[in-house]
Amino acid sequence: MRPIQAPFPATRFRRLRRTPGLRAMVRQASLSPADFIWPLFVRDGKGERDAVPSMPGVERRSIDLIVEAAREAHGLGIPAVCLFPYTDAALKTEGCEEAWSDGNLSNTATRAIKDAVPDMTVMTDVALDPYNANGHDGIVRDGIIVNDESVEALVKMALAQARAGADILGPSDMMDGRIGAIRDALETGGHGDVAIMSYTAKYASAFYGPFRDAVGASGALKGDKKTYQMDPANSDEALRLVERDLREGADMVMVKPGMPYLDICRRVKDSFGVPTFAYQVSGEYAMLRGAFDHGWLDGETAMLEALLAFRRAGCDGILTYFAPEAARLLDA
Ligand SMILES: NCc1[nH]cc(CCC(=O)O)c1CC(=O)O
Repeated sequence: MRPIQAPFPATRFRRLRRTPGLRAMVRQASLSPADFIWPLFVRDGKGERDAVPSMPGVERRSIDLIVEAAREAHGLGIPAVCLFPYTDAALKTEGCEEAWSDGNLSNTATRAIKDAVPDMTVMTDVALDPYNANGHDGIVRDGIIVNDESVEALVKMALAQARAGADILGPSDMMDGRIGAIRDALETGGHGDVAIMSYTAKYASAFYGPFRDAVGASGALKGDKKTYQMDPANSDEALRLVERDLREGADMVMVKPGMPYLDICRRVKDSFGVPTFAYQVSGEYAMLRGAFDHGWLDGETAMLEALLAFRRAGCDGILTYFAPEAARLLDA
């Protein structure tokens, strides 16, 4: 579509920028707390919170405080939280068995939130890294991250999360075939209503560094994740992955990281028109927060501008550590 334009001075773009009212009338993208999913880090204990040094303002919380956070999010109009467990090193094994324990941190937190704040949508992470002695998202055999055996483990993990009451499962592991396998198991296991938001276009990114600190995976990780996460140079491959995941039964797709990959968000939305999300990841948070805290950027405006950009790029929602802060600003 090419709008028809009279030559200057008949056309003056500044006419519609002159007042807040005129600007509001022609504004295309919008941002609201309903667009946010708030990622939360869960730790053990009671009344415990500790800071994540590389993500100032972000904390790991024990389950009682996770419930408080979910209540706060609900009050702010944030529809969903996404849980990531900080697992005790003693529970990490090469077989990753803790991942499908009904009583693991993530599943216990899911039950606690659904009990206390039933309207809060709970999303969980399906990947083995928090439970893996090797720090990888899949099972490692002789130095290789083995695909099909990992998928079997991920299916067990997904079923345990569904039993705990998760509304949305987020497979973030990037193994091939996991969406179809999880979808089949959910259907046959009586969990046909559980949604899947696939981490579809997940890139092998340096921007996940602070997250790995937050979940205690940095020390454990041997090597990198380039044999399963995408090459940051690729774009067409993202579209092939979206098509694959949709055919396997994903309800929503995600692009990750966010801000350096807005071109991918736009291509995905334009090509498929499905619910499309972006993850503004830990490194993006750290980068922006660092600049805010130094006074190098105006935090309030830059935060909302960065989040609005996802909506302009076609995203239906954003996973963001800024969720409660941004929701408060939008409410003000
Ligand atoms: N399955 C791991 C997982 N799930 C979400 C993130 C990153 C989130 C962030 O950086 O905020 C990662 C890190 C990784 O792939 O190493």
